[in-house]
Amino acid sequence: MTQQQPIAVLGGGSFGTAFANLLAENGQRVRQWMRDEEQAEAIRTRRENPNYLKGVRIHDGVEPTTDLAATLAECEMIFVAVPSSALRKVLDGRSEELAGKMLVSLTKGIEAQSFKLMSQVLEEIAPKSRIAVISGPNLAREIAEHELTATVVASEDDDLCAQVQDALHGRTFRVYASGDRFGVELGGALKNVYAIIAGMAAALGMGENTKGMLITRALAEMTRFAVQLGANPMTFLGLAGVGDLIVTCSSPKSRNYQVGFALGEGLTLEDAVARMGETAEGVNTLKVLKAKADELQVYMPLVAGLNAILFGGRTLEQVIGALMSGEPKTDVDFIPTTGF
Ligand SMILES: NC(=O)C1=CN([C@@H]2O[C@H](COP(=O)(O)OP(=O)(O)OC[C@H]3O[C@@H](n4cnc5c(N)ncnc54)[C@H](OP(=O)(O)O)[C@@H]3O)[C@@H](O)[C@H]2O)C=CC1
Ligand SMILES: O=C(CO)COP(=O)(O)O
Repeated sequence: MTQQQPIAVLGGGSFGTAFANLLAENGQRVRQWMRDEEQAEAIRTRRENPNYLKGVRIHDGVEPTTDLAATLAECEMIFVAVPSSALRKVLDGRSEELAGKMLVSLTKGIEAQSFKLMSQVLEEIAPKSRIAVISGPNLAREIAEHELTATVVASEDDDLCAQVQDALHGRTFRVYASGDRFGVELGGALKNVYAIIAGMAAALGMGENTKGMLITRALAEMTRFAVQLGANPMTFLGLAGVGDLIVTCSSPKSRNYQVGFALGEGLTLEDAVARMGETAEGVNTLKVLKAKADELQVYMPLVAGLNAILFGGRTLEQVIGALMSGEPKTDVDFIPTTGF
């Protein structure tokens, strides 16, 4: 009998660790690649990640490694969980090693200069691979602690979606499929910006009405932007849109929310990011999103407001005043009535 082929997870952070465990709990052999040998050795000997998801036991089926070439050679299915700022650096120049492999991006960000989503970057780096993305309301610690969780795998390649579903489905984790890779991935990247705003509002003691308004108007804004880029607005009503928006804008476990909360307490952006100490993709996404919205002339008052606070010297009070006194608008104006 041939031995089952291992699955790779690239990234030694919170999400890579949560996914490596999830796969191993499903009986998969897992190679978790990380850049730091000390970290890998600590996981090998103590069965705990010393830097991320502290207190979570790492399953015996997870083998930490720092040998990227060997990992890519050995595995056909590869989950990518490094921050968007690092993804291209990690995999660039490995086109031939990745040919024919199944690449699944877990990364929720947008490349700064190109405005490319991570699966588009993967397509560029590895044009002969099969590509999918995973996105949804998926806080790493909750996955690792077996809270009931659902996500979306999206790809034009139905067979790839089915293989990913098969690898990940388990007692506490359910995977829905979608053919709208662009919409699913865009939803995951955009919501991080609104989580920063929600964190700020929470620090200021926002009421429940305020939270409802914020999340719903965020959904309107991100969908309006996505439609302008040609995405299907219906995707934003699913787990990777409204689902992820709700969880990230409501939970102090979200790192983007934590950065926002610290800003609301009066910390500078640098201090807020440093205090949190993990990846908060929303800060970079805000910059590229604001520039793109200006270029496409999409009305995004929440994005413009946060940008004015973080990079334009405006106070939160000034921005709230401007948002509340804006001209009257229609409620659901962001879903075209034809064409989808
Ligand atoms: N955490 C979560 O709940 C979720 C995260 N995601 C997404 O997953 C992606 C990864 O986030 P997450 O794991 O949480 O982030 P973390 O901050 O927890 O970890 C980041 C990891 O990436 C590694 N890394 C950073 N730069 C490089 C590099 N140049 N080369 C190799 N490795 C590098 C870090 O290594 P080192 O420790 O050595 O610095 C660390 O292992 C993000 O896009 C995030 O939005 C998506 C859904 C949920
Ligand atoms: O994407 C996430 C939940 O779905 C995690 O959000 P944070 O990166 O803000 O922690």
